[in-house]
Amino acid sequence: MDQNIYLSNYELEEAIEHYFSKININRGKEVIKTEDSYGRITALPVYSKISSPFYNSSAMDGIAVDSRKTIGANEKNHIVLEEGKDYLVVDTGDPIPKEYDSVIMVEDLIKLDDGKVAIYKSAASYQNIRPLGEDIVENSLIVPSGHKIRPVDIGAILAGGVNEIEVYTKPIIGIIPTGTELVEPGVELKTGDIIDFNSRTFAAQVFEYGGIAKRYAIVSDDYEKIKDTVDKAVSQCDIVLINAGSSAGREDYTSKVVKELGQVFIHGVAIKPGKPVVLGSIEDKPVIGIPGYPVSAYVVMELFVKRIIEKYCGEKEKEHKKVKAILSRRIMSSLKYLEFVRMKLGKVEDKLIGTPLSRGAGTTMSLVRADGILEIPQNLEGIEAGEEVEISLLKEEKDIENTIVCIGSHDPIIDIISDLIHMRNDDYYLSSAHVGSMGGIMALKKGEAHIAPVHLLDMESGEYNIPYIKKYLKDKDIFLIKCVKRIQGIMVPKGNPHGITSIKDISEKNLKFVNRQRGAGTRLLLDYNLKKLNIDPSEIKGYDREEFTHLQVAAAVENNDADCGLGIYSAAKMMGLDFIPVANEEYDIAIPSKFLEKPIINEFINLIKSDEFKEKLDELGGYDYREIGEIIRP
Ligand SMILES: Nc1nc2c(c(=O)[nH]1)N[C@H]1C(S)=C(S)[C@@H](COP(=O)(O)OP(=O)(O)OC[C@H]3O[C@@H](n4cnc5c(N)ncnc54)[C@H](O)[C@@H]3O)O[C@H]1N2
Ligand code: MOO
Repeated sequence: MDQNIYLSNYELEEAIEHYFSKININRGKEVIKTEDSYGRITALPVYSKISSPFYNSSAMDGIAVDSRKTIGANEKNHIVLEEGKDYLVVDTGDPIPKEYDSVIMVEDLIKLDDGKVAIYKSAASYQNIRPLGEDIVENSLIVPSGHKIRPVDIGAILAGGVNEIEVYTKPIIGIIPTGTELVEPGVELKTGDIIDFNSRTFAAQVFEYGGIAKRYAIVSDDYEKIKDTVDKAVSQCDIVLINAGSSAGREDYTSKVVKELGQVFIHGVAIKPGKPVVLGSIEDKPVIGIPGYPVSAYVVMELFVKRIIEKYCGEKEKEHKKVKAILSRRIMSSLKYLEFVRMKLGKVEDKLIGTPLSRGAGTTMSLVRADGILEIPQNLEGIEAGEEVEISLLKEEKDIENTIVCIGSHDPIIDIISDLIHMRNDDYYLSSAHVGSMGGIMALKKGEAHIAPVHLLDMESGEYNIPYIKKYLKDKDIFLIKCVKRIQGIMVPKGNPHGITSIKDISEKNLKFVNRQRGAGTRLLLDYNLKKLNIDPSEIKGYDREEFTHLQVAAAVENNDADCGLGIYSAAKMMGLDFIPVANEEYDIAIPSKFLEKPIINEFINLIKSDEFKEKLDELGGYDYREIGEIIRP
């Protein structure tokens, strides 16, 4: 096996310093039309060539006069002026001839016959006149060098008579996706295929950072082909990004190719994700090997590529705004890396609460859903729940404040509410964390959520939700917003190949089951039924395999990874599965009374009671919404 397993472990700051000391940023300059310069960075200061206004001009509609001829005019003593002799009719912007020094507004004139007018107050010298250079004086500085052109700058530069300006060129960034398993978006997928979405994400990031993206076609894992494409890209671009093939696998060629064509300064930085980044150069141009996993790739783009592009464009580094938040869950971390954790944020009363999202380097959704990024320094083994942490924001702070923090059991209807609430009022958002019903109860207990969707069956009474609220939240004033009754059942592949009719069959037929995580209401429902049937969990194959949502369970069954799983009807329907009903359960929303008065919660309640929402429930199927929106005190 030919594997390059000897990666370095540079600390991030050290890696940045070392790499930037090795590469040259050969910034180009170009002259472009001022009118096309929005967002560009000036390479030289821009001085005006002419004054603006270019001549003394009238600021009002009226008449231009010699102010001396108006002295003494008052209410009792009108002065009569004659057109051609004493005044000239002017409109706003008209030039003022040398013999006049003042403008009287048309409203202040008394019209007489024969082109004569009377005035009843004297005019001051230069009243209602915009003197030459009032705005911009010839040869004055309009914007300095290194300035990012805004729309208002374009106006001022053109007014100053400058039609072309010198700006830094945008660097061209070559993007090479590598991997035999990669396919273009849109093709029919077979097992083993990976849609090349990274190169498209990179292209958008390059645009965001101020560069021009040039995407190359997918290159298979073939050393010579990768080498040829990199060689071509280096001749056509200012910076080259090679995606995937950065780590230690048999077909990970990035660092070898860069080494053969140029130099590798660093292969391996102590960051997670993003560790196997390759930092090199070919023909004096930066060439970076970006790890294949999308989150690793994002981190490397933000830490290295963004900095290089900004240096090329002459732009100052843009920092994300930072906020302090309370960590809702303990996070463990390795002493080997500086770790970047994607975080969901929410403001519950006056506390900003941060909850870590999935930490896998392959979870693009953790980036889609993230409100911010938490950095765990290399010298920490983790951070405890309740500690204050600093988070770099990826969103506007006000959007986070206008967000309902929903923690608890997942149902596809929560995604629909999240979409609709923002459609109905574009100031409002709902963010949900799927931690199971008990997780929701605990979040309310700790004051970390506004609402908790729950479906908890009490083993003794057979009653839903209320016994749990009474037991776990007795010191809080909690209400229940009634939501839906939904059908839970066994999800099986289309045609029910194992002929399952009840939960008993799962153990009797020794079928492969997929379970929900501890604390999930669906898992409690299974346990309740197993207990009733006197079946020990150890008799269920796959009892310990946990998924976090109904859709994940349905996907496992659809993919034949499991023969069956317990979940709701709508998830089975979405995945085209068959469904054997087991129970009708109550899925409700627990909410502390103090939040019921909040306008955003009012909107939430109106939404779930609306016909629009009920139509969506009908489309999903398996929901009874007769009590929806009713508020009860347990
Ligand atoms: N034995 C070891 N294995 C791995 C190590 C290691 O140190 N030792 N490092 C792991 C880490 S950390 C990372 S990060 C990845 C880096 O992988 P590569 O850069 O070598 O990339 P591939 O293996 O080719 O692909 C991995 C993965 O990335 C996704 N991918 C790749 N290209 C694209 C694309 N164009 N669009 C979307 N997604 C893409 C895909 O899921 C691939 O499976 O290596 C670990 N392994
Ligand atoms: O560095 Mo990898 O990016 O940890 O997953």
